[in-house]
Amino acid sequence: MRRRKANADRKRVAGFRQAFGVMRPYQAVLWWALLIGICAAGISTIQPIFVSRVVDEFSGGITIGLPMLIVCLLIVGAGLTGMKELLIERAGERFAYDTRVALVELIYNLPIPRLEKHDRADIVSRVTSDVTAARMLLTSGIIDLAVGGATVIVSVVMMATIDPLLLSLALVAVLVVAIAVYKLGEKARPIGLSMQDSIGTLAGHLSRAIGSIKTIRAARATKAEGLGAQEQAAAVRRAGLEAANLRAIIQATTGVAVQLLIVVVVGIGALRVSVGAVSTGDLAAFIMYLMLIVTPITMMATIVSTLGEAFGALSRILELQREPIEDPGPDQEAAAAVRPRLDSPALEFDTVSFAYSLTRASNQPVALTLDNVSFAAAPGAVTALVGPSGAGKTTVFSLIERFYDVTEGTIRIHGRDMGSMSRDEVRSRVAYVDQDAAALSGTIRDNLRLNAPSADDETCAQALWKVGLLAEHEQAREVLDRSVGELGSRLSGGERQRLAFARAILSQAEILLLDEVTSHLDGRNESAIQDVMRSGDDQTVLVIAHRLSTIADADRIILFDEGRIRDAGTHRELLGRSELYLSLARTQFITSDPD
Ligand SMILES: Nc1ncnc2c1ncn2[C@@H]1O[C@H](COP(=O)(O)OP(=O)(O)OP(=O)(O)O)[C@@H](O)[C@H]1O
Repeated sequence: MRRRKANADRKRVAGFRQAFGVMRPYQAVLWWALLIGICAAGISTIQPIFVSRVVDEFSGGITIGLPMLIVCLLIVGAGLTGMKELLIERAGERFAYDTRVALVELIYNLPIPRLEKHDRADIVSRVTSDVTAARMLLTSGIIDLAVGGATVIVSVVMMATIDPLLLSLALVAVLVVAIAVYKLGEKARPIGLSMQDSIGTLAGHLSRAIGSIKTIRAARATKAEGLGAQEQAAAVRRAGLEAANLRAIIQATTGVAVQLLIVVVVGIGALRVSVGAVSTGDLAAFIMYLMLIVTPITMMATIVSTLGEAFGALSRILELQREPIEDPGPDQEAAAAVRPRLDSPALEFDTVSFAYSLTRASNQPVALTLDNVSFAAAPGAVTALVGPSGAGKTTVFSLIERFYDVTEGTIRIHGRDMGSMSRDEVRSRVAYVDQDAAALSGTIRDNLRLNAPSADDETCAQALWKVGLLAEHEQAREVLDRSVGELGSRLSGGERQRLAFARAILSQAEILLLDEVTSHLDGRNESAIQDVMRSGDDQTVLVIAHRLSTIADADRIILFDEGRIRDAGTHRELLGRSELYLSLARTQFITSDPD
């Protein structure tokens, strides 16, 4: 029990420390807001003095001076409060903007293995709804609590000067309310966290469903998948209801307590007036001060429950921010100082081993996806990687792109160890068309310019023409302006592949990695792509394909099986000596005639 309390205390302290940490960059504005808020609060605490005087002097006739002063104070107080709100809201907007920008940059630079561990939509909800919730830390919380605290202190002092007895009575009641609110508020943080978590999971479920909607419909799994989403929605609802119940209890408790407090103070205050202990004006001022104390306390009830949500959201944002970004590798200048060796292969794998997961499962050796792989691709040559499904071909490409780092061994580009190059340099020298040939939402032009931002329309049109995406009768501008839909949904599979290929051509990289770029193409388009692959004399091409016609022409074919290289040679050499290659040619390669 004691340990749980200590844990809760530690979490609360950590929560406040984190909150102050994120507010630090906005402290100048927040200090101003606090100062202005305190001035506004000061003005509200002066008003009862004048009201008291007006009430006590009422019998002697009304003078216009004091009421005018009270009205002026009211106007100035309202103006200052407005200014304070504006400053706080502006700081909140800046916080939301800065946090979102930082998170987006982080997400774009997370190492691929870390990114694969997270649910995509959960990451999105951290950038969107969690930031909105955490913004409440600045806008509806800590400054108001501080200003409220200052108001309470001044009001209590003023009440003590009016009637200490009445004050002690009021304070006991206020203290009881404050403790009740605090105790209830303690429950808000875990509820807030579970609510933000449930929203993240629901978003994940939906994005997965929308991404695979055709598969789900075709499998008639709409209902079952819908039920999954409903369960998540129910979890959000449960957490939301818990939060709402808590809010209702806090507000009802404080509401009743405040009413009781006022009734008691007015009752006992009237008694004190009747025995001449205080004047009527003093009682009016006392009640005004009491209201000034009560407002921050009732406000505290709302603040405490919204702060729970905000702390929950903040801890999810900070959890993501603690993720390390992809190591960019050595800086560009140091890397460029190492001269390439012109007599070396364009790309070389030297005894490379790789495992996706480096953790052993129950004393088992680490499962290697690539085991002691060595091969070289000559400059300007076309090298094909073939092998059964799951042999490790795509993994070879992922290592060349440095999505993952090798577990053992070295990869060299023109004789230079890739580890001594920055990731950016590697990616500028290697163009990759992946298996899914992803197209990004936007126009065909946006897709083509992804890694050639300065390419003009004519250059883009040439690339489209080469891959057969621009017919003679078509206007280049119209084709370039065409929207591809989300993830290229308005393009056919073959068009997506050709668009991805055109993008790779435009990058003018020295090494082209083509993973199944011909699988959706008809014979005519396939041979057009092959012509382009062959036409770049300086471009080294590595291609993974299940089409015999794409592979048979390759200068060298490397045969993979279970993460190892089984053989390498030309199509004819392998047909003559490799059982595995022959069986692949008979069963896997897309052709009617293996020879
Ligand atoms: N991101 C990943 N995390 C963990 N394991 C992975 C990952 N990607 C691939 N694997 C595993 O690594 C092995 C090799 O996969 P890879 O995609 O390289 O095979 P492939 O030869 O390209 O297969 P295919 O011809 O079917 O595309 C497979 O067993 C696969 O399950």
